[in-house]
Amino acid sequence: MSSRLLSFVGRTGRRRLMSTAIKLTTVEVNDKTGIATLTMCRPPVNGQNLELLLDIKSSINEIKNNNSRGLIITSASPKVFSAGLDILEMYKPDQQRLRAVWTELQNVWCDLYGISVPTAAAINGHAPAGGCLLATACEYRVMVPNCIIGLNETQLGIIAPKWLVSGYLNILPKRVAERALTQGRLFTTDEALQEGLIDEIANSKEEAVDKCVAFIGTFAKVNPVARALTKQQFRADNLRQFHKEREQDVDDFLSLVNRPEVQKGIGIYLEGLKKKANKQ
Ligand SMILES: CC/C=C\C/C=C\CCC/C=C/CC(=O)SCCNC(=O)CCNC(=O)[C@H](O)C(C)(C)COP(=O)(O)OP(=O)(O)OC[C@H]1O[C@@H](n2cnc3c(N)ncnc32)[C@H](O)[C@@H]1OP(=O)(O)O
Repeated sequence: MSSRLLSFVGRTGRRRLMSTAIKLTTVEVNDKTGIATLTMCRPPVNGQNLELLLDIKSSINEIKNNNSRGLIITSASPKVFSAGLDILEMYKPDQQRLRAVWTELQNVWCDLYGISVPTAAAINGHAPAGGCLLATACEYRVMVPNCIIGLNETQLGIIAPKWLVSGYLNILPKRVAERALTQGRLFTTDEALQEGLIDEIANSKEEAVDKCVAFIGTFAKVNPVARALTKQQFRADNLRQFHKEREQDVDDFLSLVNRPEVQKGIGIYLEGLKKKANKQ
């Protein structure tokens, strides 16, 4: 939950500031299907800052505890599923906050990857880097046309840690994953379908959600405990490895981001994003 200062003029005519709690995710459970939809709502691009990550984590936990039959993750933004980590969190960072951001990204990944109910991503817009991470942590992906998805870290001069890559490796043949990662390739929707990075294309967010519901429905007659244990069997090795390395991974991330040449690169990258946005 993030707090925002709202400004309003009170009865005395004085401007007052009021702090309100704003949730950056919503969870809606469909009464008929029992499926929960987790929607990210941090305009304009669902940049994963500390508050959004904390809210995603708490929404996943809410879904874990409310007996939902499945989880669909999507975005309230019309063009972007998630632009990945909020780059502002990495630029001239406060060290404690940066540590918390990476720890929460890890938490979100392992909670989503490890949840026992069926999961699906309705990818209603672009999903680079951390956006792709969320989608690949799920069991099924449906994406709208003319968007991009992938792990582009090498394009930014950085490497994606093993746990971030493991979702990719669950889905793509090793050969395709290695080439895509070394190239920092962002797949178009059509390419993603062709390579198997997504499972289906839908013409709208609504259709994407419907297709995710249909996927989750395929488990209706499967014993949920047997299903959950089978999923766990497939994912346990990656999770075990992740838990062994997670503390070292935070230290590595901090020392990478704090390197002067990386800070310089992030500054240039941010500038480029802003220039592109201003041209549009
Ligand atoms: C650069 C990182 C370098 C080093 C870090 C070191 C170690 C990290 C270890 C590995 C971890 C990686 C995880 C990550 O997720 S890194 C984040 C990578 N994300 C991206 O590269 C995506 C960048 N964004 C885009 O490509 C496009 O915005 C996108 C295709 C998603 C959407 O395009 P669209 O045309 O719809 O929107 P824009 O006009 O581009 O953007 C609108 C405004 O949003 C701002 N923006 C976009 N992305 C981000 C972001 N990730 N963080 C913060 N802000 C972002 C953009 O600047 C525009 O802002 P304004 O100018 O309107 O203020």
